[in-house]
Amino acid sequence: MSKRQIPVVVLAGFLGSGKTTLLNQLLRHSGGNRIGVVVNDFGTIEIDAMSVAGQVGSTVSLGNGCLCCAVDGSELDAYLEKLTRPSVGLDVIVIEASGPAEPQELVRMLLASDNPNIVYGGLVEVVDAAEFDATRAKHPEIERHLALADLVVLNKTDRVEAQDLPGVRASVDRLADGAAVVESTYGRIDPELLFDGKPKGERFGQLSFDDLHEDDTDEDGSHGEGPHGEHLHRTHLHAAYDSVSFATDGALHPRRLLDFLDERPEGLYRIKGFVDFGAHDPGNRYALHAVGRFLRFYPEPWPREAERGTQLVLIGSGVDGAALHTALERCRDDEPQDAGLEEVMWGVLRYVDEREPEPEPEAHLVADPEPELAE
Ligand SMILES: Nc1nc2c(ncn2[C@@H]2O[C@H](COP(=O)(O)OP(=O)(O)OP(=O)(O)O)[C@@H](O)[C@H]2O)c(=O)[nH]1
Repeated sequence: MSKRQIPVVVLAGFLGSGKTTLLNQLLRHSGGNRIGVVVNDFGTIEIDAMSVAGQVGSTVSLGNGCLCCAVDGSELDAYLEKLTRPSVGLDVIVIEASGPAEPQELVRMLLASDNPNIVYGGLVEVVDAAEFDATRAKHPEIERHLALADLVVLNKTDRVEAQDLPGVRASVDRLADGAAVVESTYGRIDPELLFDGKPKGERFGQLSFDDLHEDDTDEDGSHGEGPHGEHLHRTHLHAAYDSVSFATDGALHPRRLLDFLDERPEGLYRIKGFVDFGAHDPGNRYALHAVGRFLRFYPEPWPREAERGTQLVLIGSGVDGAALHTALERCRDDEPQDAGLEEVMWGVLRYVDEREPEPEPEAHLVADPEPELAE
């Protein structure tokens, strides 16, 4: 499942809010990830497409105006089909929506897509902090966009007087309705909010414990220089988010975990990892992928070499790590009383994607010398 599913992030925001700046920033700090970009060319944005193309191998440029108006679901699917071919080797795809585009259309298309290789990676709404009141007066639909967003990037905070920023932040927080809000200048957010850093050592599925360990090290102010120059972004961007890791060699109780997830706190943006439901499903582990309001479990047979247990990483902004830890501790299920009761798993199964994963293609079938991605 999840190893081959590529998160698709929708990047939205009104004209000039800083989407392209943020995208370029992500590309510069990709941590070895290959990022595919679907750029929605609109007027001057031809330049954006070129600057993006200069840094990444796989750019699909849609040179026909508003993406969600001009591209229907099947066309978007066709682009995503190309971008998700194993021969392209992408780790994450970002769709930059043009200013006037309605982001919910794009999100709807992604969620409805039957491409088994993608998973919804969240709606990121970039907001120009300096222009927020003016934009809201002129385009009240920004309120709807904020209510839908999974992550709000309150950008251009350098252009707001220090005493005015808390007021803008409070309005955005209120409209974001529980979504994580991070402040930035020039789109400098930690890429870890959107996608995993490339593992540098031992892996547990999607997780790298080296990465987790590095985060812990950063907490006490020391920074190691990694092979991809993470030193820079960790030093400057670390404060933008909190990450909490939870690991136990025991199982979690399905209902307790579901209650925790249903009530997950505001600002908790991503959850990733694997859950062991013990006697409730001894044969499978459950990969968990949550981004913003989106939540999925992906059961898969325990790999033979994998140790039983639960490993989760939670990433958010302004979250209380200790409280999250305590809440997850309470989900432990060391002596199950209700093992074998089918209905205990029903809550979890509601979030299982029913799509059949495609069989791993044979190597010789996917060799595609000319993926025809660039224009
Ligand atoms: N002062 C300041 N300027 C910024 C910041 N972020 C971006 N800008 C500038 O704002 C302008 C617009 O940024 P873009 O990244 O092109 O914005 P966009 O949302 O992609 O704009 P469209 O493509 O027109 O929708 C550029 O001149 C950026 O350099 C910031 O945090 N502070």
